[in-house]
Amino acid sequence: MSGFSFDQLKASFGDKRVIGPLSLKVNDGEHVALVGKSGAGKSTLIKLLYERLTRDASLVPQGLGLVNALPVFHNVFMGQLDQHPLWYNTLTLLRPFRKDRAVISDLLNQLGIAEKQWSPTASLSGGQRQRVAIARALYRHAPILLADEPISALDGPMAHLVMNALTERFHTSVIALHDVDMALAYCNRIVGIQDGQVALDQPASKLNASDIMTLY
Ligand SMILES: Nc1ncnc2c1ncn2[C@@H]1O[C@H](COP(=O)(O)OP(=O)(O)OP(=O)(O)O)[C@@H](O)[C@H]1O
Repeated sequence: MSGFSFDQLKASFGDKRVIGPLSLKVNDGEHVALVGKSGAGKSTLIKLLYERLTRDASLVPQGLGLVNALPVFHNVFMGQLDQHPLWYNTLTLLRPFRKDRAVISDLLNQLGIAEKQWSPTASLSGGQRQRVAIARALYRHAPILLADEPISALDGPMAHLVMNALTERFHTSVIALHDVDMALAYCNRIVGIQDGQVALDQPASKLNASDIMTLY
């Protein structure tokens, strides 16, 4: 089971309330798109959910959280750092195990960046870096995906490939998306955020793009 329910979600910066208080219940098997204009509070809400779900979540943060000095392989491997003992992680830094190399190579191949496996992450383009963060989340394979604009730097076909991979691999997800058509195509529930509150919460099947545009 990967559903969750939280009450009293709230966040402030200084004396400015930017989220809530709000409640969010996500059922097992739901793919929820968070939509809303810039500054509405989507990223802050994703961070609040991650603080509560911690190890149960695979996170793709908007800032990606990559270690530039390390090769792509090691950035993806970080998705499972907490699942291995220290000696295993230390050895992997020096000489990765064959089984991990094979799994990560498959993921990178699926995302079209197989040839970058041993490249320093700093040398990658924005879209390639975004795919490394996505590979790390896929490799972690936690019960729940939390992703903040995971396709913002990807072209059309790659954006579709990534949304397919994320919604197939994760049973339950919350994904902040500025692309309303992608939200409707890949998610089964749309939650609209406005001024830190839930202003829309409907099954995707009951909405079209113009219904969502009222939030903008
Ligand atoms: N570190 C911070 N310090 C002060 N205010 C912040 C900080 N981070 C976010 N905010 C404010 O909180 C509000 C919500 O920001 P948030 O990043 O959650 O919005 P968003 O909907 O994700 O926007 P975007 O679509 O542009 O990523 C905004 O008004 C923003 O200015």
